Amino acid sequence: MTTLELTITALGAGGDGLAVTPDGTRLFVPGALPGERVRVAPGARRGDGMAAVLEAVLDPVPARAEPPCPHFPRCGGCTLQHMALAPYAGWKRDRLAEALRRAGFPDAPVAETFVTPPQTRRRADLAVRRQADGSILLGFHARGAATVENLSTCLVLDPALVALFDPLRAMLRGLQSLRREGSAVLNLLDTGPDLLLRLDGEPNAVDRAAIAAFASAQRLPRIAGAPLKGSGTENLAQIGPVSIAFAGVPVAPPPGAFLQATPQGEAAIVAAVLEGLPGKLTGKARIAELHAGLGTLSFPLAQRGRVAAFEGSAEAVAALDAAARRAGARISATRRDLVRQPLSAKELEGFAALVLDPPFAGAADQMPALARSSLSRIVYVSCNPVALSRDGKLLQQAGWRVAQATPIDQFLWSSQLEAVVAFERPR
Ligand SMILES: C[S@@+](CC[C@H](N)C(=O)[O-])C[C@H]1O[C@@H](n2cnc3c(N)ncnc32)[C@H](O)[C@@H]1O
Repeated sequence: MTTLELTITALGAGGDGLAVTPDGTRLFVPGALPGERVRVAPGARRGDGMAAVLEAVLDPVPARAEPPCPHFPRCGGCTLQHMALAPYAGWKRDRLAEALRRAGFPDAPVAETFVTPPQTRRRADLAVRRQADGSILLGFHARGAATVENLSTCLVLDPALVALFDPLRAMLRGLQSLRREGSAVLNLLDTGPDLLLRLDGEPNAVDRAAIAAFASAQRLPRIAGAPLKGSGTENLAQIGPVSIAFAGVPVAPPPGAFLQATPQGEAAIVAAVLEGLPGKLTGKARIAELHAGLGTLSFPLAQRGRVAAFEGSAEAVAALDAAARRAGARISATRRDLVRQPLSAKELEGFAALVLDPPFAGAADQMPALARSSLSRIVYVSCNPVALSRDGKLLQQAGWRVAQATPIDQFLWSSQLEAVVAFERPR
């Protein structure tokens, strides 16, 4: 194969080094950093250029760091362990500034990136695969390959979850209902790890007994099961209550529920959301909250005003509503599919502020009503800079401006970027 020597000019959105060949082809080079002179072997075509394999870094830059994890770079969980933290955080900040520039806000004030520490991630969706000899692979999907990286350790996950890898593999090996593929969704709650097993077979009585014994031995309050493809969960073992507190209010989450990825990231998001609210809110102020989930933001918001929370998942709304009622929190929780039935500008009248935290696809269907509403503050929590650009553009065209933008790195050493952006409409 022909090799090329090139200089990397930038980092792409996925964290690959970018270079341009003499004939103008864009090359994506995993493991290479901007400014580095590298030798690469061009590989397969991809949509907007060509993938390349890094053969040698001829001239490394000071931003290069020694990757700390033995599973790097095979494991698909991390893509940027070869980059020192300061330039890595700067790159994420630049990406948020660029997303806002594309939305029409070239001068948006963008704060420094909040980077979560290692060993703090409390949520993982691990792939499970049975091999021909019956043994089990458990880990994240390997990068750019159809295999599973069998993890012995993980430097991003909380050690309480890592400690379950070996016993979980041993238990899964004995399950007849794990034929070839499955997944293990782990949520570290205040009450301990909560496990949702997705299996490609139906658990029989022997499997159920083994799962219950595992819950007791590992002190997991609950293990739920679900089909690998399809919906519907059932409790396979429950030996104690499950709960996680938001602003001090305990909520009982359904199996596999969405949680912010790290407690530190959650605290940074909550702080930025509260800072994004109007300064002078009376206790009677009404705050609309879209995509409320279990109430991660609802409970802190309820300390600033009366919250009307909307969420699409029936299980999440039920958990939020029950917790709010028990605690006497000022939250009304309503199930609503905000894609099929966005809130109208009329329904938004009378709210002092609106907070939205949409899924990866963003909030395209909701934005037109927000842009033309009588609201003067919108705080947008984003996990996708592309969707944020698109959605923010509508606000820009309707005369809104960015009051504050905070990049938050909850997925350490990955290319994912979260952000809290406070928009205001000048009066
Ligand atoms: C990024 S999570 C945020 C949850 C919550 N704000 C938190 O911080 O934990 C996005 C939420 O949007 C909800 N969601 C997804 N699609 C939806 C839709 N079409 N209508 C309403 N909610 C939706 C999900 O169920 C999930 O709870």
